[in-house]
Amino acid sequence: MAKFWKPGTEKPRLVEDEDGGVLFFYSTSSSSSSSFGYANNLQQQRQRLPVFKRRDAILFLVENHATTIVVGETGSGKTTQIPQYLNEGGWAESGHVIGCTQPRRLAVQSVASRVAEEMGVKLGEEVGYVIRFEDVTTPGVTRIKFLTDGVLLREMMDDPLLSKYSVIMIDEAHERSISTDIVLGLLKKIQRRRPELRLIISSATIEAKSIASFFRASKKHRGGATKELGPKTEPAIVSVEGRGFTVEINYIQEPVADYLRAAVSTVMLIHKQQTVGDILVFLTGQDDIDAGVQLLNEEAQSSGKSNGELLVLPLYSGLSRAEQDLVFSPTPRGKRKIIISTNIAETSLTLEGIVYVVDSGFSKQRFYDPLSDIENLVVAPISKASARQRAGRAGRVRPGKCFRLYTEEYYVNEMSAEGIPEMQRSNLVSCIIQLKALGIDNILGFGWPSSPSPEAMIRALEVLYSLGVLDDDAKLTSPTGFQVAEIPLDPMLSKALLASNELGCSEEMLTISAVLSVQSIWISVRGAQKQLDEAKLRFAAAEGDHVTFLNVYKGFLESGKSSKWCHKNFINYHAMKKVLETREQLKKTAQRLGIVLKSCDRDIQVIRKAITAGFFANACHLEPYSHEGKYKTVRTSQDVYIHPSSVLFRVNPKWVVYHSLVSTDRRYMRNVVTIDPTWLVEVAPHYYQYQGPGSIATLTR
Ligand SMILES: Nc1ncnc2c1ncn2[C@@H]1O[C@H](COP(=O)(O)OP(=O)(O)OP(=O)(O)O)[C@@H](O)[C@H]1O
Repeated sequence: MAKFWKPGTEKPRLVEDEDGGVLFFYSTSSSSSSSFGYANNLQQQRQRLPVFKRRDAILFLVENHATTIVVGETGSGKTTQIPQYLNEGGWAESGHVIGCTQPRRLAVQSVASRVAEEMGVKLGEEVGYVIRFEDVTTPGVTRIKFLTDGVLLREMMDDPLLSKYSVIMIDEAHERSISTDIVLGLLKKIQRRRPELRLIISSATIEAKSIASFFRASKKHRGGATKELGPKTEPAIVSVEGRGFTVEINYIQEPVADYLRAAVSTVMLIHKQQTVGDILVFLTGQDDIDAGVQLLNEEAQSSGKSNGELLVLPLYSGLSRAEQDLVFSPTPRGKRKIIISTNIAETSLTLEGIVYVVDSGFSKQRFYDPLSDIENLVVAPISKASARQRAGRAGRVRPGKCFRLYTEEYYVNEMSAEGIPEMQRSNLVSCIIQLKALGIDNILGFGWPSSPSPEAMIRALEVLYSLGVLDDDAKLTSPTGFQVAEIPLDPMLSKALLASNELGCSEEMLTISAVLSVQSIWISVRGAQKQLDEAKLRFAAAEGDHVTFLNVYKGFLESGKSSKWCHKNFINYHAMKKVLETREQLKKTAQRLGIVLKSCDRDIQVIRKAITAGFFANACHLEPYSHEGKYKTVRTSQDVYIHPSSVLFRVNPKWVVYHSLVSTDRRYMRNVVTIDPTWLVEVAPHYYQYQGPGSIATLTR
């Protein structure tokens, strides 16, 4: 019989695994430094949050300093309260707006709803939000606006000084997403021109000193705001002590080999042994979350008692809006909700019923190598900052418990304190195009919070130049460069979409773009690879994956968008609904740019040509006499292979272009389409040269 040990005691707790293995957990002292008890109504709740004690100090510092850095524990009330204090302090008078950014769309929506509820106003009026393609604000009425940092960047294109904002709060800055870093760099520039603009940078764990030194005005600019009139340029730092309710932290005693199985066993044990309360499980990506949902449902079914008691829900960005909303809806009576999530739920979210958090210790992270031009999404260990945020999802409306599937020794001695900024491990093509669109010409000299590598920058400039997005002076070309910057897709895909307009296949290219924007439309079920391969064959097109996607999309529409049809064909229903949403959004942008919606009636050749117009730099040819399907990239002569997930795996056509490369035991091309090599010279004469039958070379490299 499994036992749990009381918090604070030294003895390990035994947790039995269904397979007969055992997991040992023991708890350390809780992560709480104070807990604040229950409150009856919203206003009482607000006043009991730790940040309330600092209300006047924050308002004073914001009044007197250009930049204020707020450091505080998760759940102390930074996100929901500070914008309200600013509103109460008069910062939204005379038509000004208080802005608050979040790295993720889901957080923007949920925090905005909560603040509207606390203020007793209708969402979209005094309190509103904007995420990509969705504006829920009323101009002239909205005083507090939540938005993603990506949207703030886009707003800068129309209003470079962000003149309608009196204060901008950059929340969760410790996440160091690319957009957050660009926004920080640009806001620092804007402050020099608008000394009256106030910035608040808030985070649970940010190294306040390093961000303060970033915002400290350089000597050259110190005179920007006069002593008598302007705020102090020296950033202020304020610390909010205390957090919400107690969260007891439990560590596993021995490292686990399979975090997915360990997570499932832990959930089942919490369900058997712990009192009521929903469970939030952090895994890494769509594939292992889907596998986790399946395993849990199977476990629940086989253990008669819990059958029907568990409501298992996935949460990742590839889900449609309605499916994401399900996780926020109240848990039905007699049920326990289990939410299995990526780090989308790591920051800013309050999921009311959550009492238990299970943290796998991993997340999917981007790693880019500019030399091979490979950007991999790798399952990698999280940082302490992330671990604390994850634990902080419990203990928000009542005391909670966090079960970490790694040892305390590992947490203390090996886990890194902060993650590497996304800027330093990503392909920079999209980032640079955005800066260019904002008129930042000297990319290399831009004041970055952490500089990206020169190799990555040079590679990105090369790509944009070859796509015709930048001219010889590295300025955006007109109209192509400006149009590509407008389309919220990878620039190669945007270029393919523009080309499809000329080739008369924009409808098909919109579908392909939407499918490529979700992680995967196929369901990967452990142990069912053969069935998945057979299902793929039903849609497989000899021309490659992109054309296969069109077949799947057509089948999905013909089935009446049926979930049963998806299930039967190993297609991820959630992903297909997301494809529909994304396609609709892209269609609006395309129409705004004057792209005529036209179908080529499945003239596959023009579709492949349009893809080639965007992805010509990713052309490869099969090595003659290669028995193992070895290809060479035309640009760099690297050895690459078709990924086993591609419908062209083992088909090995002579010439292909790929969408992306991944590197595991070999370099694999994902999402591959066959081409005629003469198209390369046709669509990119500045890049390729015809050297006789079947021989094409790059001109510049
Ligand atoms: N939707 C909600 N439902 C119920 N309570 C909520 C909700 N949103 C916030 N709260 C309450 O307000 C508290 C503070 O939330 P807030 O998001 O402002 O904290 P924070 O300091 O920004 O934390 P984090 O950095 O973890 O997001 C929560 O711990 C919870 O008690």
